Amino acid sequence: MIYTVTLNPSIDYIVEVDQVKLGSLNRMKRDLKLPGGKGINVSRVLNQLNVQNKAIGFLGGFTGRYIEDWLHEEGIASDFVSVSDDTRINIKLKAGEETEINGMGPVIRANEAEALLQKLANLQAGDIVIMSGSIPPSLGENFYNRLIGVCKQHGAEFVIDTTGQALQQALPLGPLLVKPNHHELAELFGVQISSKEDLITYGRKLLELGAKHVLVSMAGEGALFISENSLFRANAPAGKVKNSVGAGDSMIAGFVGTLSLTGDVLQAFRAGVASGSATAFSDDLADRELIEQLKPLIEISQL
Ligand SMILES: Nc1ncnc2c1ncn2[C@@H]1O[C@H](COP(=O)(O)OP(=O)(O)OP(=O)(O)O)[C@@H](O)[C@H]1O
Ligand SMILES: O=P(O)(O)OC[C@@]1(O)O[C@H](CO)[C@@H](O)[C@@H]1O
Repeated sequence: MIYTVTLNPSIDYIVEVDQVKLGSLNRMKRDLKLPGGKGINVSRVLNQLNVQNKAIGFLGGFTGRYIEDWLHEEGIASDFVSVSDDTRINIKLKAGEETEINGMGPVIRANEAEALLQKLANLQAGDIVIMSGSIPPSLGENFYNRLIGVCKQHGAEFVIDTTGQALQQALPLGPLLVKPNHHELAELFGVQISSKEDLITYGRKLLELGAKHVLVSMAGEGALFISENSLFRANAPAGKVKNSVGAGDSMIAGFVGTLSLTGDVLQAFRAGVASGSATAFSDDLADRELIEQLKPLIEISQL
């Protein structure tokens, strides 16, 4: 079974305006409310790929109910801990370019945090736990480590998609996959990355630090796949970009979902890139049909 963990879900409020005039009344051209948070996005794309999974994390208030109902309607199994504060609303402002304003998230109390750890009490060897996104400040930077501890205790694999200290601490614990984008990779090592060679060097460092597989995503430029004996590059197919929010989460879903079904890293890489691009070319997240259409357009070369 694959579990996704979203400690800080959101309603993504996508707002389109022609131009933002600060200090004036602006009227929206179009708006859209979607369930969000990185793990929830992974679950929704896994579901498109017919990969059974369960979404867990914290949800609260009217915003939490909106997300839970949406997942239920899509037939995605979920088992969130109910918290007393409202789940956040993240603003994705489209005015030519995309600007994001993400909330901090609700306060999570100690008993609510314990309840989430309990949700993983029945993990088994062979399960994969995908942990994605920011940690609400009240939980503390170490909370992913506690979840990873539970995974290891039960022999389950884990994938972690976060940044900074939380990612650094997780690497020596052996994640199945990490997927920084090129900016996050540079930030993680406190360096400037100016060439493909730099991306490979720092991507390989993630392996040395403990990751089993590394994807370095490069938006419209595609991605690199690095693991112990492999180094591959994939292009991203051409298309009209509608929304890049969740492209990285879709890539993780495509990769991990396909790896769990086939055990083949190259098929997984292709599905990951196709899923990321299919989301970039859609208003909402990728659907199965577009992912399948894009797969043959992806060229993978060995470096
Ligand atoms: N403009 C684009 N054109 C085609 N494919 C894209 C584009 N942007 C993203 N993708 C696809 O999605 C993958 C992941 O994108 P990206 O590198 O932007 O991840 P990310 O920064 O984690 O995304 P986000 O934080 O927006 O979810 C890319 O490797 C590519 O396959
Ligand atoms: O604030 P975080 O947890 O880092 O990121 C949250 C978020 O920006 O990530 C998803 C896209 O990847 C969105 O659905 C959501 O709004």
